[in-house]
Amino acid sequence: MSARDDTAPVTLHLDRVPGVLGRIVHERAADYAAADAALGAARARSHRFETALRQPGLSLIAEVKRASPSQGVIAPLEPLEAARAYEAGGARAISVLTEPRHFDGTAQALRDVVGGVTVPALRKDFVVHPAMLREAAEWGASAALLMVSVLHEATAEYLRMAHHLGLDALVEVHDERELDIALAAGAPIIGVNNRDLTTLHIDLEVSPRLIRRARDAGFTGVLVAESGYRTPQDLASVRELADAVLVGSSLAGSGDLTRAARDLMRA
Ligand SMILES: O=C(O)c1ccccc1NCC(=O)[C@H](O)[C@H](O)COP(=O)(O)O
Repeated sequence: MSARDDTAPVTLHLDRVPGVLGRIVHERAADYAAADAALGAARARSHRFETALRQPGLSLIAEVKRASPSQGVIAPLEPLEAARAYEAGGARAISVLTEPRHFDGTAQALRDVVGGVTVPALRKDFVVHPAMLREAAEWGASAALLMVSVLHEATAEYLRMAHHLGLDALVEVHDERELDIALAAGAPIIGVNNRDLTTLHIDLEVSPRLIRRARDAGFTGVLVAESGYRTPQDLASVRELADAVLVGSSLAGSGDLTRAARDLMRA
């Protein structure tokens, strides 16, 4: 698959992104305004993240999440210790927030997790510049998050860039229009976020609704239900529909990450 290289970044229309999310992506765009957009040489894709999520049963992507706009401070997690605890609790992948202002994330957190666990790691950030994908690959991530609510029509181009760098991409959507963009972009892994990132309101009906729509449209890729899951009962509506679930706050704030991960995923 061809990828652009050594050219200017694709123009994003971040003024269309409202609310909390709009504020965060403007800050991230400023952080990377002077960054080099060159991707460098193509890297082979291992598909480690995708393969981990395709295992039988509902896979857990457990998130190292120390803080968030909805909760404020969640827990002073040491990232590698947290990731190892999640892995011991059965997590098949680890999501690591690298956004510093609202989520208390760091690049070092991702590097530490990559170096210290055997399961693949996702760079969870607000990707608004190709350099953020290049960094994810350099730091050893297996995958990066791409949000349709931020990238809109540039989603396909960012997906091509992620693949050029050897990364899988979790292409995130929250409504029917965004799902259609993800499907048209040819995303192999689609995440449905129950949280409206402009208002922070959570609706656990969003994931089953959009996952059904994706399957009805003939999508055979990986589907991930994201956000707001606290109990095994919460997972009932996606257990037979989704391939994986992405969980942060309820595990991170539990005090016993291994046990919380095991208890949550118990059928
Ligand atoms: O979590 C937030 O408050 C938030 C606010 C603004 C943008 C993104 C945000 N979270 C990103 C996520 O979607 C979650 O970290 C992830 O899906 C896990 O959700 P949860 O289990 O509810 O922590």
